[in-house]
Amino acid sequence: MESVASAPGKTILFGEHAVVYNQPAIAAAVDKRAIVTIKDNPKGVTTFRSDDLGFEAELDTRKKTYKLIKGKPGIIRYVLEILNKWHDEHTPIDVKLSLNIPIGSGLGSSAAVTVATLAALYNYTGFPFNKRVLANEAHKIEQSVQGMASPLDTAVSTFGGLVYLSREKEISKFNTDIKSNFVIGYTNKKGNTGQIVKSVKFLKNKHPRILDSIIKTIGKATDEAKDALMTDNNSKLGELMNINQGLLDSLGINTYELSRMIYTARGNGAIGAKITGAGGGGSILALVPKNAEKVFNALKVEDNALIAKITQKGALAKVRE
Ligand SMILES: Nc1ncnc2c1ncn2[C@@H]1O[C@H](COP(=O)(O)OP(=O)(O)OP(=O)(O)O)[C@@H](O)[C@H]1O
Ligand SMILES: C[C@@](O)(CCO)CC(=O)[O-]
Ligand SMILES: [Mg+2]
Repeated sequence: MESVASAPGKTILFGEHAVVYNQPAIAAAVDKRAIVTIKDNPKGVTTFRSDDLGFEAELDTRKKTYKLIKGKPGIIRYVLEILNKWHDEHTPIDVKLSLNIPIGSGLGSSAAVTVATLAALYNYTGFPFNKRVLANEAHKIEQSVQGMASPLDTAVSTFGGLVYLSREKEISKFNTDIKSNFVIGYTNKKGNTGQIVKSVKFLKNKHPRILDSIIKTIGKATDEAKDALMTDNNSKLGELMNINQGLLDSLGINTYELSRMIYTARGNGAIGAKITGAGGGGSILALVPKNAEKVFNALKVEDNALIAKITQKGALAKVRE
């Protein structure tokens, strides 16, 4: 039997980092996906392989250890955590990952891999689930691997579309008719989300009163941004993105490369540009009312870029007998 599932990456429009401290956030699923295929392994070993990442390993799911055959470890921790918790170690399987989301660039590759792997495994084992169960469980897996994680990345990857996460951690989808394009710029210098989230916590412990108010202000900008999106108010949305960027910078997660991309985007017609995701490397998001190609091409001179389309397609799974 073969089970295939896929899930999209995401871009955070507003509220990254603040969301870890119960502030709201807005994120959108983008049309880049993780696709996971699970099938029986007749040779009696469980394997994880990704040709896109040049990765291959044999797994001992019970002991949560693996033997690396080729590639860089990292993302395998999410797969191991899932198999260790949800898979019967006596049924050897092959897990294959195909990924067209840039990894470690703030585009939610870890959440997409987690959601797609869980959905593929649930279908493979016949476990009954719905999207709420999938999003909750994927969040728990990210938390146990990373130490700290908000439910945002896994929720967007599961449900798709444009998502608002409230202070009470309720997820709701909403629509916008905003005509601008979103352009993402990303560096080759990758950040590690878990480590960056911890660095913000460290700074917050050192300067609690200052950081608490910055985090609350990010929450206010997020609420206003939701109104701007729902009323298709381009210029307000751009201004709020720039304000959010200033606040993110003060959390210590900005880098030279991210700043360079932000000013390149603004200098070529973006009306708003900010870090998206954890920062410390990774990516920026720019709001471009017209001529998105100009910003895209300017970013590509020194970094990587893509024009992001918001996708309504969240996690998809099917099982072939
Ligand atoms: N070439 C690679 N092969 C396998 N794993 C990798 C590779 N490059 C990075 N990783 C791992 O992939 C994971 C990426 O997760 P991380 O949450 O840091 O980034 P992301 O999900 O892409 O972005 P974000 O969470 O900020 O949206 C990390 O565990 C990292 O160690
Ligand atoms: C930095 C952060 O807010 C977003 C990472 O994409 C962490 C999280 O929400 O898990
Ligand atoms: Mg991640």
